[in-house]
Amino acid sequence: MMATTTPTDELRDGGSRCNRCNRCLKATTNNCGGCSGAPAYDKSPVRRVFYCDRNCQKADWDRHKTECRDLQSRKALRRAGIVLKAAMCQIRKNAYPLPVAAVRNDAEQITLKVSAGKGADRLHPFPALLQDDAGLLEAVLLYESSAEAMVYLCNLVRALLDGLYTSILEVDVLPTSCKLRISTTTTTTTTDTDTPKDVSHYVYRVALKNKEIWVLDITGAQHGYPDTLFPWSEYTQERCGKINRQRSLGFYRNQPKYLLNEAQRGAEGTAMADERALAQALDTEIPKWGAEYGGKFTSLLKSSEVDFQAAKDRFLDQVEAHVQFSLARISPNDSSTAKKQSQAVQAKQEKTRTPTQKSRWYCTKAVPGKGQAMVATANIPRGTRILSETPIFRVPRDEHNHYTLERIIAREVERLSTGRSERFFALHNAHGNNHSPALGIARTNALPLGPDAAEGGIFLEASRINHSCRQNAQNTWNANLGKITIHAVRDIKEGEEITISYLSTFENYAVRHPRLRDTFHFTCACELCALPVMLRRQSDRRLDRITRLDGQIGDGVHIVSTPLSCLRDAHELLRLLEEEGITDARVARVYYDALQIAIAHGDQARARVFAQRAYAARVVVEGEDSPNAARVRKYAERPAAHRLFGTTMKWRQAVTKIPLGLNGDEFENWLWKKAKGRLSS
Ligand SMILES: C[S@@+](CC[C@H](N)C(=O)[O-])C[C@H]1O[C@@H](n2cnc3c(N)ncnc32)[C@H](O)[C@@H]1O
Repeated sequence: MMATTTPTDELRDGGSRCNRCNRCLKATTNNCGGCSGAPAYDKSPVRRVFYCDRNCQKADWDRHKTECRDLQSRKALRRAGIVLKAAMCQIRKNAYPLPVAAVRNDAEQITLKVSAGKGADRLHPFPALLQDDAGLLEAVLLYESSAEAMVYLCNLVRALLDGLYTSILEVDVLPTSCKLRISTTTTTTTTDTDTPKDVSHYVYRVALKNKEIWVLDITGAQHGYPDTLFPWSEYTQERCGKINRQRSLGFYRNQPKYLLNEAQRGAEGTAMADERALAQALDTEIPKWGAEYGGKFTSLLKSSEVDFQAAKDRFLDQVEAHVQFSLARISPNDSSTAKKQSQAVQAKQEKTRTPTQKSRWYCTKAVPGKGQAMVATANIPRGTRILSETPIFRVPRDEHNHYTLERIIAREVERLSTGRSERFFALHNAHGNNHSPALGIARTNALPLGPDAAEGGIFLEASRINHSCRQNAQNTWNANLGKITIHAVRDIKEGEEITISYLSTFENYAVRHPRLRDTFHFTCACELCALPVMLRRQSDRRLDRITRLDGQIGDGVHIVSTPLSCLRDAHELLRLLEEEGITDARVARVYYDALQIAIAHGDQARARVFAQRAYAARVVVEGEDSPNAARVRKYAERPAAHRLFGTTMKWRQAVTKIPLGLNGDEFENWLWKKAKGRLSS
């Protein structure tokens, strides 16, 4: 039943002469892989470029390259459309806004039978219907989804097309030519509501750097147009009656209606809240997906057809898994949600109960031998922001004169409200009668406001977190928020104590134990300190090696003179951190070190991958809004912006050289310059 369009791309010019020597009549098997498959822009067929051999192809490059790059941009845009449509179908397959019970198919009129009432305001998995008709399934999945696509996809569009466009607008059009009609009817009524509505349809208007203007119509399959890419002039002449509005990219995601909370939105509220939560959940994954593909999405879009297909399939699997996982967390009590589709997701859901708005991830209670402690009230997944808090006041860290410090703290305490003052004086004082109570409490509880900050902060909540040498959470000062943030660095079980590390270095038992006793006045009996002697010695050896390697890769001279050995150190360091079960900001730091090694020697390809991994690791322990994450993200986008770029050009390599189509081990071998188990240059 589905109408199909005639592909306008890949039209041959009938000949297969060499683009360079033209007269050559040899069998021409080498076509230009870069531009083959690019769609036509102005209805004239795209000339396919062939060569007799590599020599001719090389010799012709100067002449062909401008045309080739333009065609490659078109091809990337077309592939982006394919990926976006498939991603939207994956989302809809798991999060359909209607509880569809059956589908009636009458030639070009499709009717969705929808169960009335129950669960109508929630997102639903699409039932196992239409499995034998992929085209129709796609059309139905995309039914009335064009506005939703603007909400879900805007940041993915931005990431996929990064570097290709000069502008992208979200355009609201009135479609005139539909080859297919879809309507709904409820299972309790007898008459179909089969009059198609004249509704707005949302598409992207993309201006490429080569000045061509295109339309990406991600959801046109619902009208019988499965292709997603059209020249703008053709689309506006042939497919739409009116252009209602043109907005900047992200407009519909950020429109006020969408930002209203559930109660303010009324009846539609629940589904929209789910939609918003899902869109946000997808957003957080985009950089991680980018990192997994070893580079920018645009290089994926320009890869060979085989690599593109493989990478696309992998990407769509990730999208689906993440949608299912996110939905299971967003609407855990809804029996019709996607969590039913996946046992694994369900298991994860059970482990990761999200606290209700009013409750928190933690409570404070007494723990034997440690005084008060912060304890998880739910299973907390790694990467969760457990707490963010503003200090009640700040104290200087480098003021050693007790009298001056006493005066500063007394002044701050005087300014506190009665309630805060009471809570401040209820905090632990590990200094007994050595100081005034206020100074003793301040010295016991101050947390650093940055790694080298001159000030510490006193917090009424975060100051209750005890120390562990194998901590499960990380404290970070977020200068953007003016708050301390506490993130889970591994999955924390309900009832488990939430801990941070009070030490800035990670020494062996013999060093850290007296330091904790002398500075913080307690004898640590954490899981690491309590290990049996043999295991503790093993851990100590690893920690010693970690400390040594950390010093080595931080040495600028070493980075410049022996980069390969530095890269080897970084790789070994990551392995040791993993073996030690260390999952905090040190992982992000090692990736950042690796980025510096690569970029100092002009290798932008590896630098980008390392920056993306450093970013992903930072986001887990500090959140996307952390200044550190933003800084690393900048280098992931443009590695050459790093101040060390080109200290030497020994490893010169463009960002486009990130290899595609390698399996996991092969990619790691490339990344760490490893050949057959050894590192090579
Ligand atoms: C910032 S306070 C932490 C909260 C404190 N437990 C309370 O009751 O308010 C630091 C003090 O907590 C105690 N503490 C922290 N971590 C500990 C641990 N691993 N073992 C024993 N006591 C610990 C020590 O007395 C330390 O001086």
